[in-house]
Amino acid sequence: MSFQTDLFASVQGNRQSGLHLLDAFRPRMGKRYAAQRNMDAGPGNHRAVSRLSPFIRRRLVTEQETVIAAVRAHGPEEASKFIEEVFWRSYFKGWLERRPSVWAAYCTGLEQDLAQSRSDERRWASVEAAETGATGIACFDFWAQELVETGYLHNHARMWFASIWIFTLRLPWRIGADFFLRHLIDGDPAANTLGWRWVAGLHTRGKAYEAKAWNIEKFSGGRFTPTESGLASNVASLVAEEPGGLPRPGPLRPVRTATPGTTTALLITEEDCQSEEFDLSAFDIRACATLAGSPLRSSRPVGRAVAEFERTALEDAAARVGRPADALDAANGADLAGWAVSIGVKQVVTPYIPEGPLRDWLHPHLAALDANGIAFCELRRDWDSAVWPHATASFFKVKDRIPEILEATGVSK
Ligand SMILES: Cc1cc2nc3c(=O)[nH]c(=O)nc-3n(C[C@H](O)[C@H](O)[C@H](O)COP(=O)(O)OP(=O)(O)OC[C@H]3O[C@@H](n4cnc5c(N)ncnc54)[C@H](O)[C@@H]3O)c2cc1C
Repeated sequence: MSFQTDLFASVQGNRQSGLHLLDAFRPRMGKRYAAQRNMDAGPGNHRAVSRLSPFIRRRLVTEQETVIAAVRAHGPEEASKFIEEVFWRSYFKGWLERRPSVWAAYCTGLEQDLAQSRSDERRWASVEAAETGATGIACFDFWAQELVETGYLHNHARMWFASIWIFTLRLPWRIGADFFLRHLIDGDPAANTLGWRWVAGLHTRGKAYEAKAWNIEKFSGGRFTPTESGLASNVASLVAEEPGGLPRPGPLRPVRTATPGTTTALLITEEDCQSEEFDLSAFDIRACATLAGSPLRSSRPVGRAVAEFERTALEDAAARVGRPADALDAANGADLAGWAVSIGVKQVVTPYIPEGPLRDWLHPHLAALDANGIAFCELRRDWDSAVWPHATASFFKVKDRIPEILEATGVSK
């Protein structure tokens, strides 16, 4: 099977490419998106959806400018479905920020699942068959290969795939989530973990997502014709695995404010590739570095396209800041504190680093910076500060506030 025709073949990991995609999709953000977004037309034909996720994930294009484009082109009513989908991302980011223990539990649970599955030959053979597209379930096998080869799956395919992985193949959901995170170019600790939890009935507690044969046939445009008997029916959520229920949402993590006039190093990560959007004029910036981190997504190999997209995104982000940047590599022994000490700065400033592998990697490095009297300061976007306080329960709490958030962030002007 070859996916050479996929549209991603022509997409570069830089802002220009993202803006081009945003512009091209602008006319389709209104009624057409609402009517057609659930259709998965297959690789090379994903034209009913924007495919902006690898850019939005790295903020090469922000949620805010995506929503502005939709509102200006179609108005908030006609573009409401598209705007809501963008808000799902902001909601998931905020939800995980307020419950970091869910990310920590995913990480430890995944290592346990991997150890247990590897120790069971038959179980591990099933995992490998699922990941290589050799289960005999034609649609599922196709999506496994599409994911690995293109780094993208349509949202509906992600839902079907996760449901079949969990309920038909009965494989551990965290290994499936890890498979996605390793290969999705847009792979994101919040959207992915919570997307899988949603399918498993762990997010909307007790309500699992069932992949139905008629639904797959209809929304794949007849490309696949699975039988009902080949897929699990009456799926039961995995809530029994988490008898303690969901943790209560905590307050947002306070960020240390950078001091104007102090010698500063600017750090750019794939968590936000538009540092120039922040007002950096008050800081005495002496040096800049990019910090690559995508191999941290998993203890297993991460797709080459993921690291390549990150590499070009970081280069592009540094170029837009207009400074030469040292290239640090978190997966290859980067010494953040040593770098900051070597250039003699008193603070490191970076756009906010949310929950996920890079934040986990940072912990010991923050202690080392601290020990050297160097402050680590984060810049949080107004968008996040407007959405995250409402990400305490279901999406609907955020959805209800969309008009208010658009007003507060100046989008509706
Ligand atoms: C099991 C599972 C895993 C997922 N893993 C990821 C992931 O790792 N990274 C990721 O960005 N999205 C993830 N999603 C959400 C969604 O599938 C993708 O964001 C979407 O398919 C990206 O394609 P697009 O840009 O063409 O989307 P469009 O339909 O054009 O939507 C526009 C933007 O809205 C956001 N968005 C849309 N749908 C969702 C959603 N359900 N949840 C969160 N944000 C959304 C994305 O930023 C997307 O780029 C996952 C969904 C599921 C069910």
